[in-house]
Amino acid sequence: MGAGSGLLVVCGVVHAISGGRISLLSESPIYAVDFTSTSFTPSGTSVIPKREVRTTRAKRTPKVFKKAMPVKSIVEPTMTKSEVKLLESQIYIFYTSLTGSSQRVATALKEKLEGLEDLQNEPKLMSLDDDVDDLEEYFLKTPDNGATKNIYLLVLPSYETDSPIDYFLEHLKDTYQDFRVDKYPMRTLLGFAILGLGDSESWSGDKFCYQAKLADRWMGKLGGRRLFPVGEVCMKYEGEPKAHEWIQNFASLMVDDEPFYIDEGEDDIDDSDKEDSEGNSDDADTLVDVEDMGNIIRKSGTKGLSETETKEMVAKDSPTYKSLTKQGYTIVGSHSGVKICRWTKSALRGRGSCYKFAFYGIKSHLCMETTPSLACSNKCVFCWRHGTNPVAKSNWRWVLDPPEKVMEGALQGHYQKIKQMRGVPGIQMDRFQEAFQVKHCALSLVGEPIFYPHINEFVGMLHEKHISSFLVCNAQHPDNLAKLSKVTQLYVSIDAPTKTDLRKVDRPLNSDFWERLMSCLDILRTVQSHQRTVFRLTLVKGFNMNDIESYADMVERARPSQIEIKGATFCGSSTGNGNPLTMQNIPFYDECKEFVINLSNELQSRGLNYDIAAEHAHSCCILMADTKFKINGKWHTHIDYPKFFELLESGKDFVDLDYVRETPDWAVWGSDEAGFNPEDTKYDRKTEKLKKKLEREEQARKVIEQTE
Ligand SMILES: Cc1cc2nc3c(=O)[nH]c(=O)nc-3n(C[C@H](O)[C@H](O)[C@H](O)COP(=O)(O)O)c2cc1C
Ligand code: SF4
Repeated sequence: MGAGSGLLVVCGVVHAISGGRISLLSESPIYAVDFTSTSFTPSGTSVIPKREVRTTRAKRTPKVFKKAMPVKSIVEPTMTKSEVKLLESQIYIFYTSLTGSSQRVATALKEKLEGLEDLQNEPKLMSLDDDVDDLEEYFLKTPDNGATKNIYLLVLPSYETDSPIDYFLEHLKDTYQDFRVDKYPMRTLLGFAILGLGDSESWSGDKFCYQAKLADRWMGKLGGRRLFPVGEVCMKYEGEPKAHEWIQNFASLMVDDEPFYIDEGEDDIDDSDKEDSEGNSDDADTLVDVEDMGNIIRKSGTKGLSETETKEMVAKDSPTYKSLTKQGYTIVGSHSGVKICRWTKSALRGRGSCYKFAFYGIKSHLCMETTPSLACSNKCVFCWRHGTNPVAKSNWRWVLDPPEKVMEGALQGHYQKIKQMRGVPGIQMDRFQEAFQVKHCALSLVGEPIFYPHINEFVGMLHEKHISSFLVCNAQHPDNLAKLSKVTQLYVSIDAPTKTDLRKVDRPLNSDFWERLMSCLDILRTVQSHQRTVFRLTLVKGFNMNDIESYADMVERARPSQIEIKGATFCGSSTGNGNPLTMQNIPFYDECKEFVINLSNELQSRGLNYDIAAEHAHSCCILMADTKFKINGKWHTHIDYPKFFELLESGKDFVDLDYVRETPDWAVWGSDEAGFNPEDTKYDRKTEKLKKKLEREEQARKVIEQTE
């Protein structure tokens, strides 16, 4: 590689201590890190200093900076030579892709490198969305391959709209700013390089490939040694040949072991974490808090990248929007969604409601399924959208819609979909008319409703309209859970019995996911014990159907009012949507029954009063309940909705048992109907088809007879 392509000289902001406060001067790097010291050199490389540069760490200084100081570096670049041959490394090629081009280019990169004669280890191709369960495993720690050093190559598209890349960039930034962890974890790599894909016509200037450029900078700030300049390829005009050019050049570098220059200091993309300060200013007007430094530097026009712009969670032109609307979702505002479920359609045709009718008395044609937050903090294996859905650990980082807008949009979207059903054969007129008065709201769908900062106001608005609220949360946001106001029924998803299994099933973004789940269990038992609480278990064969005892431990800890156990449903396999499940992972009803019987026995053997209350075989769903719901020998798992609103409006405290109704016989566990309401007609597709065929044949016979 020629010196030209390896020389990356970037301006560094510099500071010095003067009169007890810090001011920006051109003497030393602002990151008080010596980029020439061997302690900051990727292990396995040696540095050849070009000239003497300051080697001591800056003293802790006042937390204020002089505004409008020059942003320029006097620090010379440094030569570095790898003692380990690049070809002896383990290469990881990471990519993230919404429409497939980054995946194709990353695959081509892998193939090219595999073809290098002396390459010792096969490169590993990894999707950041599907193969990297925990970013910390690779971007806080790095894989330990013994004496073999790692090289990271990243193929990254840019998306102005919300996408998983935001989350990745946020992770790099958080790592850099987290004082509890190593600030330079990427120094353990032999090096890194980034290839950006974008569209320079629609996103010109600073916007073009902006996320690849940001990733390149963060990797550098995290101590990474840049092996090659960031690639910026316009897929619209230059397309894959241009990407292959970068790949070809990079491959040439791999075989060439010339020393090359590295930066003395990465340039500043966010300086909010600069050295803390002590002491006071005597000139408050000209001083600025360290928190504002990032903005000042951005305003000073060095970058103009939109890293900190607040985005819409699901913008109209985003692939997620297209994907969701294609699946029948109506996107409300920019972060909420509504969809009419198949049971609502079924109930409109008199063909039976979902299991919630059997267990709690909810008629499906009166139910609206919605979520005020399509984003989530998990990437569950049984969720079809984890490749493209917006994700965030715990903070709301998008444009926020007011609850009135979400409510109006959700109802409008729901009624519009109901209206569209009017031409469907078999719609029952009375149910069709009733359906325009929603009585129940299932806050589940996809995403995490509790994430929405105005969730309490939203639930309050539902109750004002006498719409019941069933809220499902993923047990990852204990703070939000503790603050949640009264809902009709509060669900917590329990997707696995142990920490290891939960990591496999939910693929959570928060590394303290288990502690979060445990806190949520404690909250159910304490702050939220006044609610009617439900554990929801989704059984996935091969993932979470063992270890009954650990499930029982959780029940013992949280003491939910009820436990709903449902077999997972199959919603596509890995090629289309990044979902690793196959039909083999979907349990049969008998397997679910066996699981429930075992759990019930385990709880009873511990003296915990739970028993199996109801079932809905059609949905592969079974309900266990605290035996306090068995009043005078009869299960009372149904809800008295008018009573719920009456109690709510009285302003008095009340608990789960205060608004119950008897469960109908046909829904009780072991009944002949197994949860199917005898008033509904069972629809048997085969019989119906046969009936229609016979009718057609009869008509044809009559016509023939008449014409003869
Ligand atoms: C909604 C949307 C937003 C985009 N935003 C940007 C952008 O800000 N900058 C850019 O250079 N390219 C942008 N692009 C172009 C993509 O980065 C480009 O098409 C890329 O090849 C997509 O990679 P993928 O197929 O791996 O997802 C955008 C494309 C779409 C559909
Ligand atoms: S909690 Fe729900 S929306 Fe989120 S990933 Fe899991 S299944 Fe999908």
